[in-house]
Amino acid sequence: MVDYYMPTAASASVWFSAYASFAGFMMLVRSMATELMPQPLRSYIYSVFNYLFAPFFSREVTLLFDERCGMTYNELYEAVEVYLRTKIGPSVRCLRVSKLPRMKAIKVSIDRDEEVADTFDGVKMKWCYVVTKVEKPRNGGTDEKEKEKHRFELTFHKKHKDKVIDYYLPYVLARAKTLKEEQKTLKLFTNLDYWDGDDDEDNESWGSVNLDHPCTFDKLAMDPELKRMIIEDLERFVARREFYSKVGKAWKRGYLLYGPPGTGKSSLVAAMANYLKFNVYDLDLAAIEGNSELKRVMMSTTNRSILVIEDIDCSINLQNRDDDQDKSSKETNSYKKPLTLSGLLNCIDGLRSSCGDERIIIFTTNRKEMLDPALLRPGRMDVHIHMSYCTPSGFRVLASNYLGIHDGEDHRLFGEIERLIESTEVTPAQVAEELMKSDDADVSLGGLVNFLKHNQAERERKREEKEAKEKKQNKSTRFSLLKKRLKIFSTNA
Ligand SMILES: Nc1ncnc2c1ncn2[C@@H]1O[C@H](COP(=O)(O)OP(=O)(O)OP(=O)(O)O)[C@@H](O)[C@H]1O
Ligand SMILES: [Mg+2]
Repeated sequence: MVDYYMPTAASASVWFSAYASFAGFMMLVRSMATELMPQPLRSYIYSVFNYLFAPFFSREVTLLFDERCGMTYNELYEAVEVYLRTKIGPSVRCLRVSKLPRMKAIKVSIDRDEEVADTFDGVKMKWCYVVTKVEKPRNGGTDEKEKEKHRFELTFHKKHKDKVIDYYLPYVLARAKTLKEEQKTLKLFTNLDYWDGDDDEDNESWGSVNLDHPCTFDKLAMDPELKRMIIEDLERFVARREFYSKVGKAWKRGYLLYGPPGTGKSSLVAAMANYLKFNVYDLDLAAIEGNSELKRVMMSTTNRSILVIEDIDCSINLQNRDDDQDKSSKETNSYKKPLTLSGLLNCIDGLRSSCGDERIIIFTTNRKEMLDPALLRPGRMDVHIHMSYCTPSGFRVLASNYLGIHDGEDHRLFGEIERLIESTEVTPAQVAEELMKSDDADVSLGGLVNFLKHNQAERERKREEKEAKEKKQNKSTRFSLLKKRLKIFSTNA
């Protein structure tokens, strides 16, 4: 007869205490012996011990963030990489430093096996960057990247597991997003034929350069109320992802900027791009050969971008839509259809309603009255912004930009300049040009006063000339009428 050993609660506890004492002893041996061993052997022994005994003794848990989840990129891995760059402390001994040709900043990240400490809401954590060799690389391992597996490990006390997963990791994701936005190098894409900037590898329709336009909203000379309204409109737009999907509208917004040359339309586009951190696609319609090319070029723009068509009234001779139809029907046999207004309108509507999110479309024009009503119809351009001549408040902004005379400060010529600005029409560009002539505020403001007086006198002279011309015209009309009447009268007599 065979006696089977049936474990009871008491015997299990005896076995467990025996195992625990043995493991405790081994851990002690490990910590003493390994001090004398070379590093690779020490790492190996550590991993064996950790595998066998750590689960019973360690109060820590480790989360692994692999670079890839199967074939796709792990969003969390990328976020951790960006986030940890801001957490590198003095204990880190080895750092990787790089700078790609198009990037502004130098990228510093931790090297393999380096550790970075972090604290979140009182929870102490330890990050480690680990690189391991892949035994069977994909595609035969020709690519260096395929031969290695990259991962971040996050270790902390077990009892904080929920807090870390529910609060800390979303915080890391959000922080990384903000950091990436801050470090983003904005791009200006253009579709010019003779472009000699960089070609975009992924996009043959557009060439690009870094958008280094320094204009920001606080540097813009325009009505403060209008400026506030534009900023609020942009903020509302980017925050309304759910709203747009709820009402079934594409997440796009159209702006029409109109006003005389030099009032800051292009500067406003740059300020919007810098504010939102959106790339700019500057579409030159003159370089587009037909409706289908326009469609292709427009569709190859990316999300979170601004598409600009400058001087829409004169960049191309867009006929009205009836003409378009005539022309298109006449040219159906030709192999390319010309660019037409209806083609442009279709593309804009297509871009607005098709896939792609967070897109802004901006038209600029000096002569809004010359635009086809179809371009102005409600729903096509959501906001119409009038960029006007310089105002006294606009002048204050320019004085601060160019001469460093900030809000609250004054100059003896300010009063006179403001009166002159109110009674004449000068653009912010003209004022800026005068203010740039000297670093000495007395000299440049004095020059501006002369310029404004001259401008005012010119304006007065033109007004008088016009009045005199009108008077003369009225006189000759009255005289010819009188002559006509006299003729009738003498014939009747
Ligand atoms: N509102 C403004 N605020 C600050 N600077 C301005 C403003 N308007 C014009 N400027 C200055 O004048 C220059 C030309 O302005 P900008 O190109 O933005 O005008 P625009 O309205 O686009 O002119 P155009 O109709 O000729 O394209 C800018 O580089 C800037 O220095
Ligand atoms: Mg412009």
